[in-house]
Amino acid sequence: MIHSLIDAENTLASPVCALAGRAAQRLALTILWHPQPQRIGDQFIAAPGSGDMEVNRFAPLFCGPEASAAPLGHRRIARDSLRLRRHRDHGVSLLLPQSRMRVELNGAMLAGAGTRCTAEQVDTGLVIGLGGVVLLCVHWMDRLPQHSAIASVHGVSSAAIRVRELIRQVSATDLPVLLLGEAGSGKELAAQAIHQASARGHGPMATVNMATLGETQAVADLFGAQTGAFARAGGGTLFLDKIGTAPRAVQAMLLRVLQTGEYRPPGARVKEAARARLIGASDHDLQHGGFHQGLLRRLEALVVHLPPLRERRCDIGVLALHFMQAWSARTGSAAELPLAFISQLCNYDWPGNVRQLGSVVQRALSAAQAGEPLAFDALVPGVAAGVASRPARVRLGKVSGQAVLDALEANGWLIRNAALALGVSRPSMYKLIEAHPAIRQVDAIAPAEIEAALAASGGDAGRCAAALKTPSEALRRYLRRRAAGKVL
Ligand SMILES: Nc1ncnc2c1ncn2[C@@H]1O[C@H](COP(=O)(O)OP(=O)(O)OP(=O)(O)O)[C@@H](O)[C@H]1O
Repeated sequence: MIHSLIDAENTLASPVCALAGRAAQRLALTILWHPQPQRIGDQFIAAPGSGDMEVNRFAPLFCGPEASAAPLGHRRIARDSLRLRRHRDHGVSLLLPQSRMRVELNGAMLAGAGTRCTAEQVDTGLVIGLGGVVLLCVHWMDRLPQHSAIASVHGVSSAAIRVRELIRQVSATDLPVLLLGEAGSGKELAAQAIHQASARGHGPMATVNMATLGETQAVADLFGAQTGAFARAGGGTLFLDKIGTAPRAVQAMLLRVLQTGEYRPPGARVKEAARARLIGASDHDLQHGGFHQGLLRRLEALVVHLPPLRERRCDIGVLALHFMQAWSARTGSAAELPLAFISQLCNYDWPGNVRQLGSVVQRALSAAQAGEPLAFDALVPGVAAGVASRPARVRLGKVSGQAVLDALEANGWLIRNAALALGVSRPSMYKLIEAHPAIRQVDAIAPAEIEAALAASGGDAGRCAAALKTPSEALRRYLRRRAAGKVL
């Protein structure tokens, strides 16, 4: 249970309860979506060395921030279990329950006995739909949930826990901070959280977007006597967004300010004390591309990385709920979105990160309120063009013949599940199969050989397909035709 896993004793001396190494990573289940919104974000984290994870209506117990523990509970979740089996190579098999409960993996329905996902697929977070009512994310946790005072930064992933912990640590110091992360990943939010949690939190925070400023304008905006950002920030915090795009001369001036603690406003004879704490943010690496390395060394005394949303898919549910609640509070209307749409949110790769998720959720709610149909492709520019949707499409040339065979073997020779495991579309999977010399088309196998293989497999079509090295779906169609007397 999670109660004992919460790292309440966290101190600066033991900065974060990080679990060491891949082998120590714990397999976790996070509730991405549930008919009871208060359950969204609840987690079950497997104990080290535990066996199969069994997911059914009554187990496991998922815990929330209040440490309340409850199973999924919904009557449309089967009583028999979906089993998650962790392999030595850190891949995970999904073994389907006997019941007819609908199980989806990354937005596509699973059939047959189940599927096996590679370690890389689990790294990106598996999205599992159960019974058309609940969405779960299967992912790794390399640190344990902690109570945190940094409430504005939402998220239940290891990455979110780490970011909150780093914010807490850096807010206790006065050193410059560098925030790194893709556009929309939460750098400005983190800067605000650092400011608020620091001893300067009651003072002002001034923000300057360096991307829009030429040299003269940047000097005036930063160092102007009354209205410059250093003057406005006073003893508070100065946040320099897109610092990597600051003109080179301005970068040198900023370094001097950090070295001397003072600056000279343009046209002034006396210098002013620079009392503000500096936080810089960049969406690209500052090691290359001509950024002033002296300034970089000063800034990177403390670095906080904001990971892209697609690398912490288990946060999508709590973030979507956060944006829905904000919309509801603003408009006074109830915020509701269908599960199929939420599933699309959870499976998308979000190149614009949390900001893009927020605006898509708001657009969807407005469309739903106006009675318009909810078309994900229309709401998310780029999806229609095939950008960044899951399952991640792999270039066919990159899939080896052995990988095709392995995927079919691991997935009971079901084309649908093997395609999912490989991250290719079904039409692409057909092409790969056609081109594979060792995979046989059922119509090209002699009926007597099929009969013999079927008898040897005890009538089990899946085992028969594996023995014949032919896709299971085609063999089943053949057997149905045979039963109807349509095969000579
Ligand atoms: N963890 C989070 N919890 C809640 N809201 C978040 C979180 N991360 C980002 N947001 C929200 O997403 C939006 C974008 O975040 P923010 O402006 O901080 O991103 P950014 O990295 O500074 O973007 P850019 O590089 O484009 O300036 C904001 O509305 C912010 O409040």
